[in-house]
Amino acid sequence: MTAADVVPFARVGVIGAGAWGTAIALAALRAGRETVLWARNPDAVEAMRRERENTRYLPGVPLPPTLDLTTDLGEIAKADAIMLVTPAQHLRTACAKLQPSLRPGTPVVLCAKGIELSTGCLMSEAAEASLPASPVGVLSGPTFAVEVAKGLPTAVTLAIRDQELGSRIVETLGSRSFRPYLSDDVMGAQVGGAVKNVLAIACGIILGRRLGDNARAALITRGLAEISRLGLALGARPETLMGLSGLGDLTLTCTSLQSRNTSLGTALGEGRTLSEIMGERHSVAEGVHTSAALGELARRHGVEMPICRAVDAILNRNADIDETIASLMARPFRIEGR
Ligand SMILES: NC(=O)C1=CN([C@@H]2O[C@H](COP(=O)(O)OP(=O)(O)OC[C@H]3O[C@@H](n4cnc5c(N)ncnc54)[C@H](O)[C@@H]3O)[C@@H](O)[C@H]2O)C=CC1
Ligand SMILES: O=C(CO)COP(=O)(O)O
Repeated sequence: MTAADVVPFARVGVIGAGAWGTAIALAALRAGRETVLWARNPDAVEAMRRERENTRYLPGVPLPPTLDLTTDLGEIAKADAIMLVTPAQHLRTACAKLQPSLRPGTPVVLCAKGIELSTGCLMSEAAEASLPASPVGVLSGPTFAVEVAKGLPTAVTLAIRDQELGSRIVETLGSRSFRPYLSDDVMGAQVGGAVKNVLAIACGIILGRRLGDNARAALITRGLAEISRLGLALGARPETLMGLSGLGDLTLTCTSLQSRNTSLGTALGEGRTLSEIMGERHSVAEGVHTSAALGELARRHGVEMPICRAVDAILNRNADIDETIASLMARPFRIEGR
């Protein structure tokens, strides 16, 4: 089958009107699809209809009149393909609310990056349990929402088991500015995106503490080793972990203060407390929850993740930053590659 034979889906439904949901809706519109964006808050939908802008989560990017907006999940369920873009901790609830009106077979593409704190589930595990009649895919990669929303060049991994269906989703979302690479490694496509948020907080701490560029490069590299160990234990393929959703996203997030996780880490490194930082933000920083979920998941799979464990200790168990960094550096010397 050639690309010319692949028929894109006509109508895309997007659940979650934060920065990323709004950007994905704009990418789908740019690819030529009818697109409907769901927000749970009627006032937010009203404001977006009136102002043709998502002033709270994606200010400065116009929303074209062709973008439909709704608070009715029934409208989303009528779409041919659904993008699920709530924060990771709310994904299961969103699936449960969508499920009664969803037609069997409608593909659901998960765009959140995280691990469910209450269960240790990856996003696909949570969604598949709640939506047993829907093929579930994952979209992940190096993608700051505002850049996608503005149409700047971006590439992502789109992973789904059914490759024919995957090709249709690629055609549905792909455009001259948004380039999805198809994969069947659903597990692999999620691990990098979830863990990099924790590592980005660590990189931010290093920036905030002014520990230098060497330290950041070391952290990114040893962080990639942690992603790889966990990913392989969960059944991911190495090339996925080295691809857009793994190394690609790790590099982007850990090297830019545009990242909410990196900037949160920087503020921590500068001496602010987590509650002060969280109190000033309305946007999600997924690494906070994922760091807490990772400890148990890594333990269950017998995987060592010392950097992620250190971030969890700083964020969730009040560990002192300088002592934690000192104890990471004081570990026994190791052979590289193990
Ligand atoms: N912003 C970005 O550049 C990117 C974000 N992501 C991921 O996408 C997911 C969503 O992130 P953003 O849109 O950036 O977050 P955001 O902080 O911009 O917005 C969060 C959205 O979730 C909604 N929300 C909160 N609780 C909810 C609930 N219980 N049910 C339904 N909706 C709820 C909020 O109303 C808001 O619309 C996260 O997992 C994030 O890691 C992935 C790639 C890029
Ligand atoms: O996932 C992202 C880029 O790929 C966005 O990262 P932050 O959530 O840290 O802003």
